[in-house]
Amino acid sequence: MENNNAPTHAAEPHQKIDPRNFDDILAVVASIKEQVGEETACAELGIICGSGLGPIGDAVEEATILPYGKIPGFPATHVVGHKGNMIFGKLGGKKVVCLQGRFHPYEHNMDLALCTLPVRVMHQLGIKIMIVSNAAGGINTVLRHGDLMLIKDHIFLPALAGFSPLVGCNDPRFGARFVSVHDAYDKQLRQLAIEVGRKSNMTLYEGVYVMSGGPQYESPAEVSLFKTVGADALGMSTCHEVTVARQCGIKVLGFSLITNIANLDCDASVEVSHEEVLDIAEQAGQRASLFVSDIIKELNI
Ligand SMILES: O=P(O)(O)O[C@H]1O[C@H](CO)[C@@H](O)[C@H]1O
Ligand SMILES: Nc1nc2[nH]cnc2c(=O)[nH]1
Repeated sequence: MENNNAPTHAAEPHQKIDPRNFDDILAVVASIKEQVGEETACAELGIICGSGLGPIGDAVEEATILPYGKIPGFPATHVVGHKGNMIFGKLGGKKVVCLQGRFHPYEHNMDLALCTLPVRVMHQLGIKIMIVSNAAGGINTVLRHGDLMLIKDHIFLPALAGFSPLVGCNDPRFGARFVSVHDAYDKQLRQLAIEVGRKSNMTLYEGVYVMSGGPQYESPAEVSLFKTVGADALGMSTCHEVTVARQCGIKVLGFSLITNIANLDCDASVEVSHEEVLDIAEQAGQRASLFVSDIIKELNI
């Protein structure tokens, strides 16, 4: 009987990879294993670092670093604050694979399947839980610069307009055709994060993250719209990764680092800049990284 889980060849670094093709994903995984070794490549937990949140990746112990340029099918990361490394090692005593740099749909012509290729690859490397982080603008007025918000739900705006990574033919080996995104941000993991936050006296908010397509920041009227529909923080990432993770059964914990306050007043001249985002992320990055390590220590995988 044919074994669909055993590709006969590993992909070459510059080989064309179709992110919608399951066998191509297995070839990418085979290439990674060939480069870092089978034992190193196996991980129980995946982490995606948001803008300026690379320190989470720097904290990985016994690290083996594979630059994205050596991974077949991985495009380059163009956004400042996203280094472009896949890091294998240990964090909080668990075997992790950490993506220091993510793919934003606005960088890749809204090719969401391409932008979620790393999630499918991490699934094949064995991860059961994924921690996603992002830099976000605060909409809820309780949020301040540098606050951490646990994501309890999301509004995946591009997907509501047809830009979902799951659009197109679905190979059942990826998971269900129609994916449930109820409880997408795992309730038990959120509870654990809240307990860890409490022990370390960290103020942790819980709220709804909205993903816009970007790359432009939002107008005050758009911020008002998002506020009206119940969003607490906004950004241009994460929801596509979480959707694909849920399709393949990975549990998700997500948090937003509030790097700026979204402006609702069209008469106020408040400019958001990526420099501000990176600046605040840098200031809070070490704290976020410690928090993630503390959560990981407590995980029961
Ligand atoms: O979501 P991350 O990757 O943290 O990046 C956020 O920061 C960038 C804008 O400053 C956008 O890419 C937005 O999504
Ligand atoms: N869309 C969006 N993304 C961000 N990333 C960090 N801050 C923001 C913001 O205000 N809006």
